[in-house]
Amino acid sequence: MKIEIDNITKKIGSQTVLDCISLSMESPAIYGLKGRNGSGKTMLMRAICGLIRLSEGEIRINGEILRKDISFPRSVGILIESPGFISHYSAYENLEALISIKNIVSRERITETLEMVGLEPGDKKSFRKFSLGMKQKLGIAAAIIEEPELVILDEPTNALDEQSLERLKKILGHLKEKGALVIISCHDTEDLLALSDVIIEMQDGKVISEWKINR
Ligand SMILES: Nc1ncnc2c1ncn2[C@@H]1O[C@H](COP(=O)(O)OP(=O)(O)OP(=O)(O)O)[C@@H](O)[C@H]1O
Repeated sequence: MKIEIDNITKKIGSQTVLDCISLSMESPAIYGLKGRNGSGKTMLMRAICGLIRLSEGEIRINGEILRKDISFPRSVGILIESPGFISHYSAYENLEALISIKNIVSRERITETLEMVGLEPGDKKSFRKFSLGMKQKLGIAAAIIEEPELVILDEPTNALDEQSLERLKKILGHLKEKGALVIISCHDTEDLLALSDVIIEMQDGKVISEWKINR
């Protein structure tokens, strides 16, 4: 999987929220987006998902131009803001409903994924009664259950405790082993450094630096 971001700009009104960004990302790797609130991390993720119309430039995914050759990346799992779930369904039932759309993974994968993120597969509690942390875990589970080639997680560590953070580290490592390209953002620099292979730093809609983490 290769993502080529070619000179993209996104203007909203008079504000330039993405400013001439060019980047190349290749799997398997975990890219961490660093930057203050409002620096453009979420907007860049939305752009890579094909969710916004660019003012200038283009994004190619495996050579295919987004919003031209393809509407969305062909194999992608996304967690951006709070995803919609069915409020009277349990975690298991929500994932069951989700995977029934494409029907490309088995039910065993539901149990496996719930255990990976730290949710109890047999828990009957409905989504509306979930704590923030539980909602976040289910959001991560939904993004990874089908083992997509591209995984985009915006602030996945929000509302997660230390143990869940360790779990997330394992999950991302596992996705990478399977050959995925993972893009995450995180307001906590220490956590971001612990989770990523490459850091991309943003400021005022621009990429100001990019560096590899040596482990
Ligand atoms: N729908 C919108 N209309 C106008 N401005 C917007 C809209 N969405 C985002 N912006 C602006 O675009 C800029 C980039 O926002 P973005 O959400 O990408 O930042 P971020 O780095 O992800 O920050 P955060 O960590 O707060 O999510 C901000 O200045 C924001 O105010």
